[in-house]
Amino acid sequence: MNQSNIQFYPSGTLVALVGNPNCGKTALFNLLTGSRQKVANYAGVTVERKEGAYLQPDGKKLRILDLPGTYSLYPRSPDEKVTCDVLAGKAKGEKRPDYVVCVVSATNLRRGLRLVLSVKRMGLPVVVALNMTDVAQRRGIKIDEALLSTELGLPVVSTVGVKTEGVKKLEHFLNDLTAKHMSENMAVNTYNASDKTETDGIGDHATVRTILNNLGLNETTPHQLTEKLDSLFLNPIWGSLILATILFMVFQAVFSWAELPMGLIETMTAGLGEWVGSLLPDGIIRSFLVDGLIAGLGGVVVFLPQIVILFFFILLLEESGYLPRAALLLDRLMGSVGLSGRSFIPLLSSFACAIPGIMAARTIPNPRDRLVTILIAPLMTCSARLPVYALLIGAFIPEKQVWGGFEQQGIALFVLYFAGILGAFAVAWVLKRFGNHQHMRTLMMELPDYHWPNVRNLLIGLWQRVDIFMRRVGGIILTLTIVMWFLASFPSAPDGAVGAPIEYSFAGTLGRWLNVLFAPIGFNWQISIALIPGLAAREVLVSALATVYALSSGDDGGALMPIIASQWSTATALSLLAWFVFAPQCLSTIATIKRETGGWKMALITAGYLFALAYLASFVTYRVALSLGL
Ligand SMILES: Nc1nc2c(ncn2[C@@H]2O[C@H](COP(=O)(O)OP(=O)(O)OP(=O)(O)O)[C@@H](O)[C@H]2O)c(=O)[nH]1
Ligand SMILES: [Mg+2]
Repeated sequence: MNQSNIQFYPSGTLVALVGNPNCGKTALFNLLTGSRQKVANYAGVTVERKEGAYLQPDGKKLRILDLPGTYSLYPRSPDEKVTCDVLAGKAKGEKRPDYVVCVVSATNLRRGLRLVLSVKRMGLPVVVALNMTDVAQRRGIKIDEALLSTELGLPVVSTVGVKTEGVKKLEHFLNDLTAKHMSENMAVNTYNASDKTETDGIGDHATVRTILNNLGLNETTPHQLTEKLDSLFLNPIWGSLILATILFMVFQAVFSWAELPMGLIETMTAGLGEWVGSLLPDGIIRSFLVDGLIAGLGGVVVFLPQIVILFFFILLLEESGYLPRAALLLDRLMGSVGLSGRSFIPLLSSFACAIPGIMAARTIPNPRDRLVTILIAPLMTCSARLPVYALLIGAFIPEKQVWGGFEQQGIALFVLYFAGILGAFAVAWVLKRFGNHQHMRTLMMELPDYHWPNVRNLLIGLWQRVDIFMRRVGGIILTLTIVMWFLASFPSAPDGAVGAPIEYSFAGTLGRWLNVLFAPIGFNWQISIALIPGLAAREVLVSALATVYALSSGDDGGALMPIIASQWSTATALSLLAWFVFAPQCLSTIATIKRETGGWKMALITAGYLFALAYLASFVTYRVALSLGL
């Protein structure tokens, strides 16, 4: 029997934003819909479709889709395919757009117009949003909108994606999307993918040249500042030195700038613990609030300033347009281990969190490169590791300036980040040996013009990181802290017990069992038990340790750092650091790998090899540290 597929779509007029990478689609999308999607100055930021709503003055809603950027309608990577599928009406669960806003950068009309012509040929009603007109104006590029509109046979509106009033004209246009517009254009809406031919592209080339000629724009005007800066930043020697210096300074700042706000949060947490403790009589509720919630959550929140500082720098680098340059500089190095510069941005995104990093691997056209990038992305030091690293560094690496003013703790953090990168490169190198992949690919990557970071975008980006972090604190970390407190408090100690009550609890018993596995790498039972909830999210290790030690010591809201500094050996701390460089202590990452690779196989392989590496690294670190008498 023949079964036809019935698909249900959300109702309402659907408007899709389409354009080359980095032309400002998401910036416009955010302005139109009030969303806060990620905007950054490099190609391939958006990798999946995102929906928002635009409210017309009469109260009707338009569904707006933000899509990954694409250079043509012949997709070369999974992210471009998303856009092409939506335009062709082949996307799962989504109808074909009713309207397309084709976003074109006024600073690169030549490339943008080719895509406009292809989209127009699909028979979809198109309006051209001529974006970045502010930049074009500053560079003396004048575009006659009316003439461009006549030449293309399409409406053209100018926009500025970084100013609130920059979408006024586009809004007017969207407010005016009357039945007239729709019916007129829908008549030719009979696109079939097989209609496309490569020869259209060649014809478009000539058409675009004619249009540019008619507009008086046949000369390209390179951005002089960009050219000057690139001669420095892309220089193999100076460029590499600058890159290393930038990265090094970032880690220095993460420690030195964060000291004051961290101290404040610590004092506040301790004060809150004492205050709540003094209000309540000794007992279960007091223990839950003080040793469970305040100690556990406070232990994690204290690292917020460091996360904010790290992201401040990452966002600066993203917004300025420097990132693809770093990718280009490192292309050769990455090539030597079988990766291409294309993997750089997905890997760099993994410094925030492996999940967006793994998703950003969709921009990599070669399936093998994409898979290797996904497999090693969890080795990049995500921000969830920062609380663990900072706790252990703070407790075991003395604050001291070495080598003419460098802060020793900053260097330690740099080394840990570097260890992750080195691990990732080593794994990529081993995978290269396995594969039959020997040919070199040249890196084709768009280098955007440099621009000053937009303060609003920067603040939005920072706020989002704070929001994500606090949601984790209030969500998964809170839940697991409560579970941990429960496990560490019950059953209570029997009468006449000699040790601390926690030793008789579920956590104590379980910790001792697990310790059989972890003792060879120097972990005590407290660490062993904290690693279990820490599997869900890395920061939970810190809150879990804070709860376990708060319950053991009987102090009200005492800081965790001095406790572990006095109770653990340096060898144990170093071993735990090595564990966290490798261990996949994050269920969401494993789930994302499953989704992005289409099955459990790669997810389980990743988890397996990372745990094995973690155990090995910790074992070696612990033994070497012991032999050095640490
Ligand atoms: N000066 C100026 N900058 C803009 C304008 N529109 C966007 N930008 C900047 O251009 C960069 C790219 O913007 P995005 O919105 O991320 O571009 P996109 O088209 O969504 O890029 P992909 O998702 O990678 O395809 C960001 O740094 C924006 O701040 C504009 O009209 N003027
Ligand atoms: Mg985008």
